[in-house]
Amino acid sequence: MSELYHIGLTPEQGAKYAILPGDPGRVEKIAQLLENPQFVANRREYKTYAGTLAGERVLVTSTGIGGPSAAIAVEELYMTGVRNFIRIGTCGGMQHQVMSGDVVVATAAIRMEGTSKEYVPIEYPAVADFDVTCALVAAARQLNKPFHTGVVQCKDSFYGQHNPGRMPVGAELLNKWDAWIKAGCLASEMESAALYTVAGVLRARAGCVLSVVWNQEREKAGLSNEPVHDTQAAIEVAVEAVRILISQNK
Ligand SMILES: O=P(O)(O)O[C@H]1O[C@H](CO)[C@@H](O)[C@H]1O
Ligand SMILES: O=c1cc[nH]c(=O)[nH]1
Repeated sequence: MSELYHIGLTPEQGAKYAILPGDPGRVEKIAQLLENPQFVANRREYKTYAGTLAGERVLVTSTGIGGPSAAIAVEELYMTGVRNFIRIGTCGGMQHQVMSGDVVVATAAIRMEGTSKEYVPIEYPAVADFDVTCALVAAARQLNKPFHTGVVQCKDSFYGQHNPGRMPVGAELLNKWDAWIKAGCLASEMESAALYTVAGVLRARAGCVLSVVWNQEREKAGLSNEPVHDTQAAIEVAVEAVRILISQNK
């Protein structure tokens, strides 16, 4: 059968579960936690391995950076039969208590990006699946990883987050950033809003676990802020959550 246009997979994958890192360099690390991991495809930003967990086939596919490529990954993986999506990504903390190296389970995402707006009007929220979120929380507790649950912010410009003053629309970016923080938003990243929106429209289930790299709000306040690039804790939470969902036969 012919391959799906972007991700390069044939449609008969037979996997209901997919773990989605943004970075293709994270795929092998995740696949190592599966039984019998095998390379499947590598096209554009989409690298895929497959393995099994508790007898169930699981795919690991990188989505690249941003909503457009994440949405394509979800659409094409859905065409192969995937119905459960867990993103494992990195993020920047926004509240002082969200420290480098912590894990964030994103219960919902602010849709300050473009992709989800081409699916549903902006009034509709981007919300994680309840069962997938419960599995992520149970996994983080079981593995004893420090974690936070709450809303994250999605945007399309990484440098608009880190250097808003340089942008012609900097005043608007700064005003909104301030509002997100006052409302309690935990962290900023780039794919969960598109993931939740596309999965919701397809009636599939999605959740997201993030590893905090740094926190620019702590930096601004003169608090400690050593970057942590190791994503292993969040990876383990994602894999354990899939195992939990499989054991629930969902
Ligand atoms: O580490 P990943 O999964 O790529 O996630 C985060 O890192 C990238 C930006 O550096 C964006 O994709 C953002 O969402
Ligand atoms: O600060 C950060 C870190 C990771 N990803 C983002 O989008 N922002």
